Amino acid sequence: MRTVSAAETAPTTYPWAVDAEGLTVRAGRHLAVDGLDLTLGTGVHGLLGPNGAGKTTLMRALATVVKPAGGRLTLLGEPVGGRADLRRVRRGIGYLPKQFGFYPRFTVREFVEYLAWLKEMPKAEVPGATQRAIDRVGLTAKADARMKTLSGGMLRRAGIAQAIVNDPAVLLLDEPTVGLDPEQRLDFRELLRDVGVDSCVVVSTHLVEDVVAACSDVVLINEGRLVHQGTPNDLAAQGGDGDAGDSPAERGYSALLRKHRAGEGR
Ligand SMILES: Nc1ncnc2c1ncn2[C@@H]1O[C@H](COP(=O)(O)OP(=O)(O)OP(=O)(O)O)[C@@H](O)[C@H]1O
Repeated sequence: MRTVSAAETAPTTYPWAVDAEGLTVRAGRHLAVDGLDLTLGTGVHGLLGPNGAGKTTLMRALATVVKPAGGRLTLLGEPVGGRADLRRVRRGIGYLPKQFGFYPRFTVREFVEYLAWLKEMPKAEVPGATQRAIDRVGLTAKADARMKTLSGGMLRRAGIAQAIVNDPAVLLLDEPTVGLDPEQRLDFRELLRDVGVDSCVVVSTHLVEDVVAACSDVVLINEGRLVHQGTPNDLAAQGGDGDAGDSPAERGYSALLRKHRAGEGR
C-alpha cells in the first residue's frame, strides 16, 4: 500500500504550485534571473535554455536554496523571500541539484533515508518511502551498495530517489539525465510522467528530445527571462526549414532564441 504524504494531504488553495512575477535572482554578483514571469501547475515542465540562461539559478531559487533578490515568488501558496518560514514549503519540495554531495561510505538506502530525515518526514514512514523511491529509480539491487561503488548513472538515479522520497508536490530536477544510458532514460521519462500526474515537476535539460517525449509544457528562458511557454507541439510549430536542428522541436528552439536575441538587439 502506498503511504499518502503530507504534501498530498495539505489543502491546495493555491492556483499555481510555482508563481513568479518580475523575479530576480543573483548568482554571485550577476543577475542570472532578471525579471522572470512564470506560472507552473501540475504536470511535467521542461526547462530549456542555452548555457548561462539562468536555469540552474532559477532551480536553486525554486528549491529555496537561494533567496530572490527582487520580484515575487510564491511556492505552494506561500510567499518566499524576506523572513518567510520556509519549513512547510521545503517539506513539499524534492530537489536534485546538478551536482550533489553525499557521504561515499553511505549505502544508497542510508543516503535516501538521511535525506528523508532532513526533509522532516515522519520517522515511521521513512523505511517504506525509501524502499519505494529506490525501486522507482531501478536501484533495488543496489540498495545496500555503498555510494562510492556506483557508476555515474547509478549515482544520478540515487539522487533522483532522494528527490522523490517525500512524494513532493514540487519536484525540481537539474539535468537529471546526464549519465543515464538510453534504457534508463526511457524508464526515467516514464517516472516523470507518473510523478507529473499529481505534482509539479520541473526538469532542466539541454536535450530537447527528452522534453518532447516526457513533458507536457516547455519553458524556454534566455538571459534570465521567459522567451516562450507552451506545449512541445507549440515549440515544434515555431521552427522552419532554415532553422538549426535535427527535429521540428530543435528547430523551434533555435527559431525562438533567434527571434528573442533579435528583439533584444543582439
Ligand atoms: N557564482 C557566480 N558568480 C558570478 N556569475 C555566476 C555565478 N554562477 C553563475 N553565474 C552566471 O549566471 C548566469 C546563469 O548561470 P546558470 O548556471 O544559472 O545558467 P544555466 O542556464 O544553468 O547554464 P548551463 O546550461 O551552462 O548549466 C551565467 O551567465 C553564469 O556565468
